[in-house]
Amino acid sequence: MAHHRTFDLLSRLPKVDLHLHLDGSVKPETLLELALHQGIDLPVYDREGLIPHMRVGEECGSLIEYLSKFHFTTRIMQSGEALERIAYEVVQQSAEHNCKYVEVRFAPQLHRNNGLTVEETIHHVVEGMKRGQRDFGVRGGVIAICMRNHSCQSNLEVIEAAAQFVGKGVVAVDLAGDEAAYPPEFFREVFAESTRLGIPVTIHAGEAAGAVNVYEAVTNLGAVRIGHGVRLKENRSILEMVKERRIPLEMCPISNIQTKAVSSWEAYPIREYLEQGLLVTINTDNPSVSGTDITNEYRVLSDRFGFTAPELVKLIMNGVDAAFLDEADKLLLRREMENEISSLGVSL
Ligand SMILES: O=c1[nH]cnc2c1ncn2[C@@H]1O[C@H](CO)[C@@H](O)[C@H]1O
Ligand SMILES: [Zn+2]
Repeated sequence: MAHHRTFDLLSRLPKVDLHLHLDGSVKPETLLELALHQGIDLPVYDREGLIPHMRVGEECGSLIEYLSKFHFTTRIMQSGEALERIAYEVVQQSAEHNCKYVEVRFAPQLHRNNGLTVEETIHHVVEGMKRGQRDFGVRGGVIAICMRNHSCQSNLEVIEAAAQFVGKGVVAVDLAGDEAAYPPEFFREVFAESTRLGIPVTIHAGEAAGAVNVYEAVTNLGAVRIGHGVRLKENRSILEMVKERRIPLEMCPISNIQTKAVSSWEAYPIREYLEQGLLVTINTDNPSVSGTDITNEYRVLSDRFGFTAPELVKLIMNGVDAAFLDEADKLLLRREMENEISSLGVSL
């Protein structure tokens, strides 16, 4: 019955999720309703039948294959109403797993097929999250994503628009997409602009390519956090640099296995990263693509790596430390979480 107790504890522990893509977090029933409402054709018209179209399976062989799943959801995410609803439901789902804080990221340029401006897409996602915060008590922030397969011009538009929402819902900018084909150095000009404007930067790096991309992201793109960083272990001196600079890693275990960022769970470097003093955080990446949720991420880690309750709490509180929140808000969040953790009988 030990497993039962762990299960219960994991769902009840307060958590945060810092790396979650809006277009990878769509409930199948919502996709169905929005498609019907918008007159968009689907291959099937029942919730269960949609799941295989939205989710990767065991057989997923690469990040490229993983990324092929996103067209299916972005098709129905071309209106303000759809963006707002999905953002709201992400906050609701976070609340169901006792997440106290969630950072939701999306790429504005992927939601403009029906004429929305970059600013309008951001406005609607921010509104959905605000409404979610009011109804479910989960605080949050939005991260605007630049896409690796988009031009610098198009990505600069995202940075400029994001800047207008800093302090009003947007907390950072990111770079996502096919890392192997588009290395970070292609985007120096784009992130020089975010640095100039004072917007915090996180970059997907060391996922589908080597540790050198983490180096480039930190030293030349101004990244203060790294998405995944799984392949950091391939280079000792870059790993040391990330440790010294206290750059948090937004790790997403289930997704990292599916995209083949590592070959197997045995090769997943989370325990060694923790022991080496890296600021590892645990996140979902794409609940509806990966078939996961934040409780499941912690459950799989405890099962695979035998993490103890204090180790799980350490991973959770690393997430609080890494949050794009100002110090006062971070302190409030930390206190709230510590109180709740203590009341569950887990020592800090
Ligand atoms: O793990 C990932 N690595 C790189 N790119 C990703 C990952 N997950 C999602 N996206 C990309 O980010 C876009 C905006 O949310 C998605 O459409 C997908 O193309
Ligand atoms: Zn991601």
